[in-house]
Amino acid sequence: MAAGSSCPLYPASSEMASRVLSRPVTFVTGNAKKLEEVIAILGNSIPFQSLKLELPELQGEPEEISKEKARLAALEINGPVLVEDTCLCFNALNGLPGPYIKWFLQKIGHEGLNNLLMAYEDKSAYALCIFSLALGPRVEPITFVGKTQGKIVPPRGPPDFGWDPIFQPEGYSLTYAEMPKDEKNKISHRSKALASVKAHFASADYVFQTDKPI
Ligand SMILES: O=P(O)(O)OP(=O)(O)OP(=O)(O)OC[C@H]1O[C@@H](n2cnc3c(O)ncnc32)[C@H](O)[C@@H]1O
Ligand SMILES: [Mg+2]
Repeated sequence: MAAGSSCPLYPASSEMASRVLSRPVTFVTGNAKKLEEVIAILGNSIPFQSLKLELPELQGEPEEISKEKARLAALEINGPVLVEDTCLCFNALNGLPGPYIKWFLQKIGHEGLNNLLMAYEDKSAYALCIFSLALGPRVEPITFVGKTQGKIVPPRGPPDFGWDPIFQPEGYSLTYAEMPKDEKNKISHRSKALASVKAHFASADYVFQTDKPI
């Protein structure tokens, strides 16, 4: 197959069990903080590179939003991609803001998000991370989900990353923002989803042609 053409290359025969990918998986995100965490959690368990790109996002159910991001990214890259979409879901609001948390956070901030729950006793929430892996532009993405239960609290800790200051995971007295990074990365929605991504790569036996950068 010519350089730059689409992947994956499927096994040529039954003896050849590995699936050869035209290059390492590209993790596509416009969010530098997500990338930092993905790098810290994955280490060198999976050969991957990253690309900073803001992808348009569908409205709808979280899994479909994530899959559609992967389809668009795979078209853009013309190769194997990994993307993720993160939701913050309030139980009192039947899961909203969910995938729309980015816009809620931008418009009303941490205080506004707390105020949304003012009328409710139930402050419980969960953080949801859905990774989608598309092996190429014409391959249906596979999803990997991670969920961490917690509650919404008035902001505490450095406001470095999104809604970290207002999310206190279950069983902890610190918010995500107050925790040391490696502590968050042990229990986070993102690390749980990435554990499934790693398990998939461990069992899928992919072979990467590492000599073709984006
Ligand atoms: O390019 P992509 O990967 O889509 O990056 P994004 O910043 O647009 O991210 P999402 O569409 O997934 O929107 C999720 C929102 O939640 C924020 N966020 C994501 N993961 C988070 C985490 O672990 N802790 C706090 N905030 C987080 C993020 O900054 C966004 O405002
Ligand atoms: Mg986004």
